[in-house]
Amino acid sequence: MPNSITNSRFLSSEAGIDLLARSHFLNQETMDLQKKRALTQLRSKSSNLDKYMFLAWLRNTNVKLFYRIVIDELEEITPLIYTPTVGTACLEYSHIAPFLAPPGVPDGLFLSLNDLPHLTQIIRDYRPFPFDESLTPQITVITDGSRILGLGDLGVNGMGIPVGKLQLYTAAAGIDPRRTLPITLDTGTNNEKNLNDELYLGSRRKRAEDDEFYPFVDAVIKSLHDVYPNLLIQFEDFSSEHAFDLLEKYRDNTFCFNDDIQGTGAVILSGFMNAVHLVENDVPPTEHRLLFFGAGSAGVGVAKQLLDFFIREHDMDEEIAKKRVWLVDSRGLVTKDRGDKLAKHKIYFARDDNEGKQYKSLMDVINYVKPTALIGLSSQGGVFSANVIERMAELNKRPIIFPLSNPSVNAECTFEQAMIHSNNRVIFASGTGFPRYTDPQTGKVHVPGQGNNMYIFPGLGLGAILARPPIITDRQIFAASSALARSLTDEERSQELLYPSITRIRSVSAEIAAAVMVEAVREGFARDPEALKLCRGHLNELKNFKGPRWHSLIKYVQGHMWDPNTNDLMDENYFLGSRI
Ligand SMILES: NC(=O)C1=CN([C@@H]2O[C@H](COP(=O)(O)OP(=O)(O)OC[C@H]3O[C@@H](n4cnc5c(N)ncnc54)[C@H](O)[C@@H]3O)[C@@H](O)[C@H]2O)C=CC1
Ligand SMILES: CC(=O)C(=O)O
Ligand SMILES: [Mg+2]
Repeated sequence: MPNSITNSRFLSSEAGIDLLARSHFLNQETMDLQKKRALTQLRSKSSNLDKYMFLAWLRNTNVKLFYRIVIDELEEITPLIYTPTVGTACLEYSHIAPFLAPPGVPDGLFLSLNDLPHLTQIIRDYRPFPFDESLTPQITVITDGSRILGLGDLGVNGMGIPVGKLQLYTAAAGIDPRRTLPITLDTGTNNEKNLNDELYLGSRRKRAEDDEFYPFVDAVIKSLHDVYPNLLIQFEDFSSEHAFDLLEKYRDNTFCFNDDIQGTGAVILSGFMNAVHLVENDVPPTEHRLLFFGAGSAGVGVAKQLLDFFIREHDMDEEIAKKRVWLVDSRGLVTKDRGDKLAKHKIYFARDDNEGKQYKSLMDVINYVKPTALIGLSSQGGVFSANVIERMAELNKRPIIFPLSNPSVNAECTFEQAMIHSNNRVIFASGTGFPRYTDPQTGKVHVPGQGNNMYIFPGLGLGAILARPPIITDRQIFAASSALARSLTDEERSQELLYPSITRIRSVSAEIAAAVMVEAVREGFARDPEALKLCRGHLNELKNFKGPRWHSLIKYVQGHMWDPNTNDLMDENYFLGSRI
C-alpha cells in the first residue's frame, strides 16, 4: 500500500520521537519497504551478536515484520537467531537481556524454585508479546539451562534456546507466535562464572539436588497442563541424566518429547538413510558400523533412533542391530568390563565383545571398530583431526562423518577440513551450518549438510498439534524422520545432499506434519476431529504419501500455518508501536 503520510510529517515525528505518529506511519507502509529498511539496518551491523540483538528487538516490537524477514531470508537469518549466534547470546544473556525488548515485554517465562507455591497463577498471568486473550499457547519449549548446546551449564542465560527454537516453530512450521511459550526453569547453576557475575539474572545458588529438582519439574508440568490442557511440551537442553529420566517419566502419560534425544535422533536417522543410498554400492545397508563419539543424551538418542534403520527398514533383530553401534565417551570405548560405573543410558550399548581390551584414544577405537560412519556428539571442538579424517578415508571409499556438536566452535571438525583430508570423498553433515567449500583445483562448489533437529521439531510439533494424540510415540517420530528423508527433490539428490535446502523448510515441515498426523491416526491416538475425518478410512491411500488425499492433507496443514502476510497491514496485536 502506498505511503499516504507526507515526509514532513515523518521528519517532525522523528524529531519529536513521536512514537504514535511513527507507528501510524509504519502502519501505512508496505511490508516490502519496511523489510528493506530493516535488512539494511541489520546488514550494517558488524558483529553477529549485534545482529541478534537487533532481530530480538524487532521481534519484540514488530512481529510480522520480523517473521517476514526470517521466512524470506532463512539462509541468512537462521544462523543469527539460532546456532551458532544463539550460543554467543546465551553466554552474554544476563548482560544483554534488557536490550532485547522494550520494558514490560518479556523474552520468555522464568520459573524459579521460589515460585513453587504460585506456579499456576504465574503461568496464567504471563503475557507474552504478541498476546491475544483468545489464543492459548499450543507449544512450550522448556529448559533448565543445564546443558546449553555444547556450552555447558549456563543457568537462566539458557533462555535464548527456548526463544530461538520457538522462533523456528513459527518461521518453519507456521505456529502462530501468540501460541508459543518459551520457559526457563531457574533451579540454580553450577557455573561459577555466572555465580560470580553481579549481572547474572538467575538465582545465586548451586543447582538443586534431585529430591528438589524432580518435584519442581512435576509441579511445573502439572501447572502448565492445568492452565493449558492441550499444550505440547518440548524438553530442551537438560543435562543428560535428567533428560533421559524426564523422558522416561513423562513419555507415556504426557504430551511431550525430548528434542535432544528424539528430535536429534530423527534428524540424523533421516540424513543417515540418505547417506546409506549414496554408498550402497560399496557398503550393503545392513553392514554399516556406526561409531558415536560422545555418549550423552544426543549420542545415545541418535544411536537408539538409528537402530530403527536396521530394525524397521531392514527387519533386523534388535540384538543384532545393536551390535552395529559402538559408543565412545570421555573414558574411551564404552564396554561392560571397563571398570567404571556406567551411567544408566550407556548400558544398553556397552560392548561385551572386546575380549577384555579397553580402547582409549579415538584413533585406537577407529582402528578396532573400522567404522563406516563417525558421528560426533561430544562438544569437543576439532577432535576429528586430520589423522582421524584421513584414517576414515582409508577405511572407506566414501566415509560418513557427522560432526554434530554445537555451536560451530564445538564441532568435531569443519566441512573444509573434512573435504581436504578425505580428498573430497566425505559424506558430511554438521550440527551448525558450515560454508560451502570450493575445490581450489576444479573450482567445484560442494554444499555441506546440516544435521540439526531444526529440520524435525517444527514439523513434528505441528503434526502433533493438529492430530492431538495424548502422547508422542516412537512411530510418530519415525514417521517424521522418514518424511524428512523423502523430502529431497531430484535436484537435491543429484547434488548428493542429505537434507533439503533450508529455504524449503516450510513445505518440508508441512510434509513432516502430515506424515505425523497419518501415523497418529493409524495408531488410533489422534483425537482431533478434522484429522480423523481427513485420514481415518483413507490410510491405505495415504500410506504412499502421494495422490489427491495426500495433497488435500498437505493443503489442510498449510492452511493452519500462520503467515506474517495474512494481513498486509500491521495490527495492534503484532505491532508494539501502536500500543505505545
Ligand atoms: N546437531 C544437533 O541437532 C544436536 C547437537 N547436539 C550437540 O551434541 C552435543 C552433546 O550433547 P549431549 O549429549 O546432550 O551432551 P553431554 O554433555 O551429555 O554428552 C557429551 C558426551 O561426550 C563425551 N565426551 C566429552 N568429552 C569427551 C572426550 N574428550 N572424548 C570422548 N568423549 C567425550 C561425554 O562423556 C558425553 O558422553 C552438544 O554439543 C550439543 O550441542 C545436541 C542435540 C542436537
Ligand atoms: C541443536 C540442539 O538442540 C542442541 O545443540 O542442543
Ligand atoms: Mg538442544
